[in-house]
Amino acid sequence: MARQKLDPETAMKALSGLEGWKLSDDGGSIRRRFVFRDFSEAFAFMTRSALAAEKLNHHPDWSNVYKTVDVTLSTHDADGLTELDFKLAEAMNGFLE
Ligand SMILES: C[C@H](O)[C@H](O)[C@H]1CNC2=NC(N)=NC(=O)C2=N1
Repeated sequence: MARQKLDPETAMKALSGLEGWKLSDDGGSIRRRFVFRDFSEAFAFMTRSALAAEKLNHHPDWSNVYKTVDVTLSTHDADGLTELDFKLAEAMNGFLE
């Protein structure tokens, strides 16, 4: 099931195919910093990501300062990483044109 916690080995395998994302120190989430040309591009990325998040019913923890967007993904319901985190991370990577 998509919302089932992944074992560490499976999570590491999924992570290795995912450009730019790192495992958090406690292994319970993945994160990536996205830096754009300006605020407008950063916010366009956030808008696309928000729509993808709604479709997946899976939502990022994120912050934005000017042209930088810091994203952390984890599945709160599972208290760790699930397939959904990797799906959303893939979708976000895909918005980098
Ligand atoms: C009720 C609703 O489906 C859940 O609360 C969803 C919504 N979005 C979510 N997003 C994330 N990142 N983790 C969750 O556990 C989660 N749960």
